[in-house]
Amino acid sequence: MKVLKFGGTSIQDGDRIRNVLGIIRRTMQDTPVIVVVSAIRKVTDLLLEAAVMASDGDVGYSKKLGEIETLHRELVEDLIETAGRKDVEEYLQAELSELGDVLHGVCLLHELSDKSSALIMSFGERFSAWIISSFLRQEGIEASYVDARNMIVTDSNHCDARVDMKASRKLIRAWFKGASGVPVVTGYIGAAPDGTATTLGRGGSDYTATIIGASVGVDKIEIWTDVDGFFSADPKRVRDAYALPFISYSEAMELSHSGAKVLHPYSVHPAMKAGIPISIRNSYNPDAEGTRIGMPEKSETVPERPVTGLSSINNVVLLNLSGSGMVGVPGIASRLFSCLAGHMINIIFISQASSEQSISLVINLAQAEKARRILEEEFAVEIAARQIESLTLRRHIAIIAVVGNDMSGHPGVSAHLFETLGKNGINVIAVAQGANEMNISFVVDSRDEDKALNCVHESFLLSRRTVHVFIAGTGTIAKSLIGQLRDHTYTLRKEMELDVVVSGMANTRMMVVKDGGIDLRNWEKALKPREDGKTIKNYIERIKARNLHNSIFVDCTASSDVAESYPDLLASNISIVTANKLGMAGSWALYETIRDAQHSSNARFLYETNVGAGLPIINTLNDLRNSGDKIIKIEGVLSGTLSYIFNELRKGEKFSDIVRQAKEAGYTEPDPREDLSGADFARKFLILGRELGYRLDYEDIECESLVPEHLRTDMSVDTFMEKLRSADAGYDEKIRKAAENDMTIAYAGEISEGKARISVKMLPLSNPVAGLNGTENMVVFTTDRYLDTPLVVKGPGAGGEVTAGGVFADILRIASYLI
Ligand SMILES: NC(=O)c1ccc[n+]([C@@H]2O[C@H](COP(=O)([O-])OP(=O)(O)OC[C@H]3O[C@@H](n4cnc5c(N)ncnc54)[C@H](O)[C@@H]3O)[C@@H](O)[C@H]2O)c1
Ligand SMILES: N[C@@H](CCO)C(=O)O
Ligand code: NA
Repeated sequence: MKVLKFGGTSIQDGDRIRNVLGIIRRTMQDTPVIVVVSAIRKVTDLLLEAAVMASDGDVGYSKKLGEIETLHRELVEDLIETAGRKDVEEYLQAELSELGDVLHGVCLLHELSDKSSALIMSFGERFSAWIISSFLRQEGIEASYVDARNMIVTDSNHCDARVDMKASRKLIRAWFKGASGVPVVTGYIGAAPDGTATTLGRGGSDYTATIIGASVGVDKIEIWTDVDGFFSADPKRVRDAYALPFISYSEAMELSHSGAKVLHPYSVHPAMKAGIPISIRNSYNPDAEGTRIGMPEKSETVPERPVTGLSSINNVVLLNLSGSGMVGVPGIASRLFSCLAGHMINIIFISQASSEQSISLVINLAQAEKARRILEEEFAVEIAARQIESLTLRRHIAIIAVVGNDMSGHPGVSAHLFETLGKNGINVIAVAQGANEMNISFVVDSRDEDKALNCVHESFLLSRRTVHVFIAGTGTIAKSLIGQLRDHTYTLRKEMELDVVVSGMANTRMMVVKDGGIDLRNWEKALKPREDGKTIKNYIERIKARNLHNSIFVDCTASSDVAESYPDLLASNISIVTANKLGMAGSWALYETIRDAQHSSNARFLYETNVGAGLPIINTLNDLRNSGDKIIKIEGVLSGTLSYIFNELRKGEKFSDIVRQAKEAGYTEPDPREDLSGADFARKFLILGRELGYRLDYEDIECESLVPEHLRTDMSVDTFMEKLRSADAGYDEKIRKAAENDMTIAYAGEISEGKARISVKMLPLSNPVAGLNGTENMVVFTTDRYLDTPLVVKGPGAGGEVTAGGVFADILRIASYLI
């Protein structure tokens, strides 16, 4: 035998009820069924609204009553054939008029007791069970209407009644003993010892189903709803949450208590005690397996994940009672809890550290002010004597519960959990874990609720790990990066189980921010003109407001404004990858601010492409230093553009043509004068020098400019490029003269003892620098360990693809730190 419980959405109209008929018929082919129904969708809300209006003396309640009537009449017209309709309508009429009388009474008295409220609410299930049982009979099923008030005995807490299982079991067994056919039972309601109607709390029909199932001893209880089952997390908050095929009774209890609304929290207990499995099924998708709740079967392979699912509760407040006078004083906790219990205030979460200086509780928001008032009265003496220093309420919080049977005895779960939260900059306000070790609950600011759920969901392998990338700049480097990300999506997923989602892009004119990720095949179309002042600030504000987990800001601009915003980003725990040198080579003040922000943030900051583009120069330098080597000297060529220029000059090309080619190929800075003046090279030396620990400013780097004297006035890039021809003859001459002596010219520099110099050098053709090609950079590290034969890093040092590759590698480095 099975109990089938249908929720309000599964019976919301005639078609849905016909669908339910199909489910019942199919089940009956194998086994007898007991049906439990909720009220039709919306009816419970309408009843509540009508009751509240009536109690305010607002006669408008009759309009609500009218709506309730229409809803049910339409259902009867749709489902019940003319011949049988009269009976059903008469019943409905009688019930509606009783309901009208009760509401009228409430309206006259301006008073809504819990007793009348429960009575009013009971009509919803009474209507639906009557209509559905009539419909089933019409369709040839021997169905009967069963009013649960005759079998579920509760206490007299009318609106959230406790069930007397023993008494109920007796009545249920007696009733079902002689019964045949399909009973259609009203969910949600019961009766107090004096016979008055009570309700089992919101969603209580699930509870009805398991109470009846357990009392009768059925084989299975099926809860039919409008979702595919118990999800690993709320799918509205966690995109990749999925329906769990199986969870244990205790996991179901932990999850439903901490906010998962699939199942009424109390309903697991009767089924668990009786050892009856519960299935959560979707009446809109009956082919889906749903979630089975029970004891694991032998054949079932339990996944090797310690965490099964997550849930969260908001609309709650954190109440904190603290004071040094509480230490070692027995009875404070007892009075605190008794006082709240005496006023029917339910405690959702408790935490007290062993110092006993404070006790933290979470209660429902609706009861917060009342709790404060009664506790201030209760502890008035202690407060006056300063033994209790404060009683505070903190709003806008959420409790997150991390649940799993296999967490117990599995070291490292909480370490991993809190590490994940920490790296994402999520502040944990309070923590509670019971000794059964299957639920770790913690309190966060409600702003971090979704972020916490998502990063924890991913970090416990419940879904693929994601990093959210926000790109600034859409020029050469950004374009190559987007192409590389697009081409490697599949490999990253397959080999690293990682999704790099580009969630935002902005340049000076356009912007887009999109949670689910921008389609990288069509990103140009996704960009929308900016009407927001076009500053990077607005883009960053939007990124901060999104508060997505694992966020990385990728700077592909050459803008100092963007570089100046790094401290703000880091303070918001957003990691940064930058190709832009204006941060690390900015003023000493900016450099220090960035470093400080980096140290106090849990986010990461990487800038490998600042020096030598994709070549591993900064990482090499740091590896040498961190492993205890002493760097004596760094020499070499660190401008891709200037390397390219001299390499091409040697081949006999014209200076201005070469500069133009370098610009078109994406080697130069947005303004090529940055390269020709040596500024870009100098910045790289400045960065290396600072990396070595020297307190250097830009002015400390001696550097020779290749911008001809007469072109150093203010002019546009285009004009400059045009006028550059005038320098061609001079360079032809220099190269020719050098060649006569088996020499060549190149632009190179060195750093040693905190001094950095860059200049045009006359070098023998045998010098390795003279042998460079294209945009090749070369860095020569002379160190204690690499003294006789220095360590050389050499390769292309400019261009979209190599630079983007370096940026990409930094993104992946941060991803593997974050997750
Ligand atoms: N080209 C290379 O080989 C190379 C190598 C290493 C590092 N870099 C660095 O990469 C950065 C980008 O170089 P690029 O060649 O792609 O330049 P680019 O001129 O092609 O692109 C720069 C982009 O930044 C945008 N931008 C500028 N200021 C902005 C602001 N305030 N807010 C938002 N967007 C802004 C522009 O609109 C443009 O889309 C530079 O800092 C450069 O030094 C380049
Ligand atoms: N414009 C730079 C790009 C690499 O930082 C260069 O030519 O070296
Ligand atoms: Na590099």
